[in-house]
Amino acid sequence: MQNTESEMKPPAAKRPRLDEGIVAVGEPQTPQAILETPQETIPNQKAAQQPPGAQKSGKKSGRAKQDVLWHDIQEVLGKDVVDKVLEAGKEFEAPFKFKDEITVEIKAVGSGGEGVGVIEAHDEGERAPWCVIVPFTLPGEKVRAKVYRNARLHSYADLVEVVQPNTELRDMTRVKCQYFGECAGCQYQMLAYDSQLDLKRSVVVKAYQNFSDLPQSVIPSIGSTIGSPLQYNYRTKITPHFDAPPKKARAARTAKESAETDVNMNEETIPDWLNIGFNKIGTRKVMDIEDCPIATPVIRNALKPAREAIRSNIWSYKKGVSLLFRDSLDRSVEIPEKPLDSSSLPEASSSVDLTLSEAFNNHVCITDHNATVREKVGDAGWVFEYTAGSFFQNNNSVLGPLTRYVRDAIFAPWGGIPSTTTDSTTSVPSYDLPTTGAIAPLSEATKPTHLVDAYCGSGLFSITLSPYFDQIAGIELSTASIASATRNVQINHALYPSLMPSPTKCQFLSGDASNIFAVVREKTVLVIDPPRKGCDEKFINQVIDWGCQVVVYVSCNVHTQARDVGQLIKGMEKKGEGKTKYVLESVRGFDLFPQTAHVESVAVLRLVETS
Ligand SMILES: C[S@@+](CC[C@H](N)C(=O)[O-])C[C@H]1O[C@@H](n2cnc3c(N)ncnc32)[C@H](O)[C@@H]1O
Repeated sequence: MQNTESEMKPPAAKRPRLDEGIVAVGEPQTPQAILETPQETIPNQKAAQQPPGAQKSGKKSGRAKQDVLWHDIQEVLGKDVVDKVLEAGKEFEAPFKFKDEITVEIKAVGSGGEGVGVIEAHDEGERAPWCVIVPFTLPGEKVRAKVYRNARLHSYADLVEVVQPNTELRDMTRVKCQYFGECAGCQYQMLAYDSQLDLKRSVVVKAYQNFSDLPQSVIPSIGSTIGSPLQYNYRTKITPHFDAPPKKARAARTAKESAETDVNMNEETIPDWLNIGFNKIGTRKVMDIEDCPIATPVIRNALKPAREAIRSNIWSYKKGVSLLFRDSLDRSVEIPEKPLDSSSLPEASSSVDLTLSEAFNNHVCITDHNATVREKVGDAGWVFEYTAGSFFQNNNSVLGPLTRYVRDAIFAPWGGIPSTTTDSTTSVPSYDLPTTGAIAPLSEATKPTHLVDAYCGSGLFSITLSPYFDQIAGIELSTASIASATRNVQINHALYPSLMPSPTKCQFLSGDASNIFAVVREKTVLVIDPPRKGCDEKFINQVIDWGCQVVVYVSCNVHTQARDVGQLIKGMEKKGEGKTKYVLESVRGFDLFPQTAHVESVAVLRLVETS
């Protein structure tokens, strides 16, 4: 049976899956990821990285996911086998048709978190080996799955039953969410946390192997993934959504019903089409979700009344809506504009500050995109305010370790942070610092003094790293975030005058990241934290021309990071003409999204003289 992808698609109106055969693979399906659809592609650095003759999906994000999945497929089937199938032109000869129920053995977990199973070649080699992508499955498991789409050398299938579980890895008593296995948000709740971190490390390893275009000799051994202090109740932002009433339901309402503004609904009268929640895995169909255990308690508590309010008002919605729930500290107490005196830190005991201290411990849920959110970060308690609808990292519990790691990685070759620093959070790190051996201890005189924070958002890295630099320049496209960053410097100066004695040392500029390079280059560290699509070529070329001392690249998409890091290293090698080059000192995953397949990655590049 030879089914092409198009033959298998049910009519568009009934199509149960996304259009391009690239559903839910290679992409972290956090609630955020579902709604904030990434638009990146990973350009072809080597011909082999693209599925040869790949079908044009017409969607950049789809191609990026396909690129990543294609590597997983090649790894599981073996490159020789894949090449043979391609040579024979059999890569579309799917052994299944739509809704076939099959049994398959899972060989690996792909970079998107789904199990990659293999149907071995049969009919004496007439039929090529074939991969089957099944979410919520683990290596070594035998599963029954229902095929819903065929693509090049692989099919997508829904999990029906785990026939033979991998009992070393799978333990369903770990699952804390009633929607796990259907909701697209989490992939890994059945795993021990250490196993989740191991899987994420292997995603980072593969990303550098497959997308950096660098020889293995220059890729450092990838450190273990640094875990999140909170593994549930950590998500400070969720964006559930719902569709407006369908035309048919609207038309069926009586005149009396239409005249009523409020609708009283109980469990029996809620219509089938009214679902408020997240997408069902691999579909655009909204699931009704009453609770999300990875969200913070204040968000979880806010969900129920918000859902009730929507139900009672549902007929007023003409379009679907994406809701916003943000965890914020109570802002009813203003932070003073200027430092009061040396004992006026929030932890101090004057009556005014006690109130502020209380506000700093009181969490509220913000649902207005234009409202201001307040968060405290790390042991130092840096305070950040930002507009609810703009970017801020979504796991507060890991921001202290993340920003400390960046700091310690920058200063490791000098034996640690500057001794003059008045930062009280210099605890011994719980991670190993770079171990490539490529970096000899450096002299004090060469210690960096300037920081450039590209894609700075509301100033997370600029402000948390400010005690260690003389001058800091941040740049960011969003004017709202730049206004927040500027205010955040003032706030932290007022709260922590000894940590942030001179607010003028931080300057923020609204604009494209490529416009930052007018500042001093020597003794400068560049932090890059771009969106999922990574940096554009113009930016990369300017970093190479500029050639600063250290580059720390933080990314929520390790695949585009690996591509950009490869370009930086190769570009600098060319420009340095054998005299200077960037050494990739360390790469390490950070777990900002426990229970999901998503991994944040931090890469450190250092400029070294080669002669
Ligand atoms: C992943 S966020 C990082 C923000 C910040 N570093 C943080 O951790 O909070 C990426 C930021 O890049 C900004 N951005 C996107 N494209 C940009 C560009 N071309 N130039 C400057 N900033 C950009 C976005 O507005 C967003 O705030």
